Amino acid sequence: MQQPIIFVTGTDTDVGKTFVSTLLVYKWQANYWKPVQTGIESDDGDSVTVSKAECGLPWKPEIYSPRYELLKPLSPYKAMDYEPEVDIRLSDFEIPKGSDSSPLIVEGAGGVFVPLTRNLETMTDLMRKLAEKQDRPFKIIVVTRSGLGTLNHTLLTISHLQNAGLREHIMGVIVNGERNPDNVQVFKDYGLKILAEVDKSESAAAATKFIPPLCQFLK
Ligand SMILES: C[C@@H]1NC(=O)N[C@@H]1CCCCCC(=O)O
Repeated sequence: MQQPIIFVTGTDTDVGKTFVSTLLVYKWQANYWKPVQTGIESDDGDSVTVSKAECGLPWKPEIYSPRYELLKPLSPYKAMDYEPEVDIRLSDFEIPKGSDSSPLIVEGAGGVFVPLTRNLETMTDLMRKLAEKQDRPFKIIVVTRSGLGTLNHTLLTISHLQNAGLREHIMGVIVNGERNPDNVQVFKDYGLKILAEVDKSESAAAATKFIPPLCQFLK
């Protein structure tokens, strides 16, 4: 079977995409790629965070370097104002060569409508571009917060992905934070698939237990 590409997006920045990506890397014995990283003047970046994680699980992921790294902790579109020599284009992004022997976790920057290129293409356009070019299965996971405010953010995000032609690629939602069964029930009422509920305060090794095996989703 071809190894899938799983794009991890979220309802916002700081909802736990990197935490969830780390869990998926270890749970599914996957490699990791962050195509665009911003904010490296003040932060090591998510690739370093994932590479430093030790889940106590026998897996050593390959961490592929970002295609673009920008200094300012802003959307890629706005961060380019401070580095005029950088010109992000959708055509610059290629799935890393040699990454096809394992699943690949691809982590976005911010949420689905984050502006990426000078002509206002967004993270969703990047997902669509990567999905179109693949012969590998391409799946999208939306990381959401568990608490108040998440219904609006999550339903908007899913609706946007569906309207952008990515409906068939949406694998489901991973809910991060203190358990909130009422919100999870509302997601289900709207037909969303809940892949896992994890809590950012748990250790990564413990939290991987809540995530089912990948094969369950790829039948
Ligand atoms: C600084 C962080 N670095 C990164 O790679 N993602 C964050 C940036 C998210 C941009 C969110 C823009 C917005 O939605 O307002």
